[in-house]
Amino acid sequence: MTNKVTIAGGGSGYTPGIVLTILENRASFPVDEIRLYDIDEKRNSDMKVIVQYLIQKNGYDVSLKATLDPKEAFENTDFVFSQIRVGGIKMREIDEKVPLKHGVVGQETCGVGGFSYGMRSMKGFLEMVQHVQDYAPDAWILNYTNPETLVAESVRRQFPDIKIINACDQTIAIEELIAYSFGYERENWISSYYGLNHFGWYKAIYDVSKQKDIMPEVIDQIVNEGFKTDQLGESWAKAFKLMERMVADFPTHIPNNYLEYYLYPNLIVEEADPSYTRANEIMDGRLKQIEEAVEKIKSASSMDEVDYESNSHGQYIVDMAVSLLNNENRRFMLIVPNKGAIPNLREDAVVEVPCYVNAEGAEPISLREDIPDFHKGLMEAQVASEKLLVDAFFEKSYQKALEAFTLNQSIPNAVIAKRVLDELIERNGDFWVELN
Ligand SMILES: NC(=O)c1ccc[n+]([C@@H]2O[C@H](COP(=O)([O-])OP(=O)(O)OC[C@H]3O[C@@H](n4cnc5c(N)ncnc54)[C@H](O)[C@@H]3O)[C@@H](O)[C@H]2O)c1
Ligand SMILES: O=P(O)(O)OC[C@H]1O[C@H](O[C@H]2[C@H](O)[C@@H](O)[C@@H](O)O[C@@H]2CO)[C@H](O)[C@@H](O)[C@@H]1O
Ligand SMILES: [Mn+2]
Repeated sequence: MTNKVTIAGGGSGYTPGIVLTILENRASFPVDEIRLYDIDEKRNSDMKVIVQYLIQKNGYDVSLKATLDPKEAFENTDFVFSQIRVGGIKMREIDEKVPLKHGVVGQETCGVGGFSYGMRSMKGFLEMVQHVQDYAPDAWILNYTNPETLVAESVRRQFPDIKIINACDQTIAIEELIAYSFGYERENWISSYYGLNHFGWYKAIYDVSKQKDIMPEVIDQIVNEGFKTDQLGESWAKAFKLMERMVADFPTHIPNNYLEYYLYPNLIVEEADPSYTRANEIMDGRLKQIEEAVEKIKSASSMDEVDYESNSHGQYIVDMAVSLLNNENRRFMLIVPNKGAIPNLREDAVVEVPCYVNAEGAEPISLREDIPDFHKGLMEAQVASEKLLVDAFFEKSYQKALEAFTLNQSIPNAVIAKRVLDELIERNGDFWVELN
């Protein structure tokens, strides 16, 4: 049986890598139709040019469509791979720069920049899920759209029965960096990890070939040798440098690098350039690359420089689809309702833990014991502040939004919370629900 895949956020620079990965895996994941769905005509048609070129160049037999029409995009589709960025890069710039202006962390998924993005994302994502409900109620949504916890929590409340798996490949990126830095084979690992999205810790990394937990020796190497960051861009190299410090300060576990926004907000703010943030790097990098590739293809010049490849970001989501289709129970780190998976954390938290993926969806693997108070305390405050923001969204409540902002651990006090919230309300306009 062949499948139809709709990529929501078709214009994203991640699309070529995902499409190539799908097509390289066609023996285990047969796909006869790929549809690119977007709300931005230029982004979507530009991406169609690139993807069509890659399909032809590799001689793949698959039909490709790009559309802004939800019916055309979703009707009878089997899988929706979602990667939308509501408000686009221009609004990401605001998420990053407004908090920095007030002296606090400005980041797209963490802190109140993540909340600003989250308020937009919940609105756009729920509209997209409604389209799937209307036109392809049996389709599986495999979601990468950020901020993942907020998006997952809002879907859980509005569409409790929709077939969705929420995934982030940051743990893959961390593991690949560890393996590359210290000479391990990641394929041999069974990792134990718990937390919230972009807010968690490795508990163990069991290496099957060595028959032991290698986490203690990995911690030792991170602290004493440091990561090999030569293959990373400058800002990711910087993030992993700070992660080394985090491991040295708290050497019992390996943290997700994103925790640095909550543990070292002052260092992040001191180092940031409030007039040139990650959004500007993306505009000058990934987004330019798309325009240049389209230009080259259209003018049939320098085609070898149209440089897109399959990658682990695509592989992660394709492997999930295969495990769903064949009921394989493969193991993935996923974002799911807690329901006891972390025993001493509230049941209704949305957590990130290892799960089996089978025909029914994600089945969380429960921890055998409680998590330590340090992690539990940090997580409880984060869960409460994220829940309050989702409450603010559904109840259109300014008060709940202010509480969410005040409780966020990157914010020092209620005065700053209110200042940043008020400016973000103004700058987001209709991208947010109106708060009363
Ligand atoms: N979870 C992860 O590990 C992970 C990894 C990478 C990217 N992401 C997420 O993937 C998404 C895409 O990232 P990007 O940097 O490529 O963004 P991008 O802005 O370059 O591309 C996103 C695309 O989504 C489109 N879009 C916006 N709103 C839409 C809507 N309502 N319906 C359909 N399409 C819409 C835009 O027009 C754009 O073409 C973001 O949410 C990002 O945070 C997640
Ligand atoms: O700043 P960006 O837009 O380049 O990246 C933001 C995303 O960063 C993480 O994703 C990594 C991913 O983990 C890695 O495998 C590879 O695909 O690169 C991505 C970064 O470009 C993060 O997990 C995502 O949630 C962010 O959207
Ligand atoms: Mn992520």
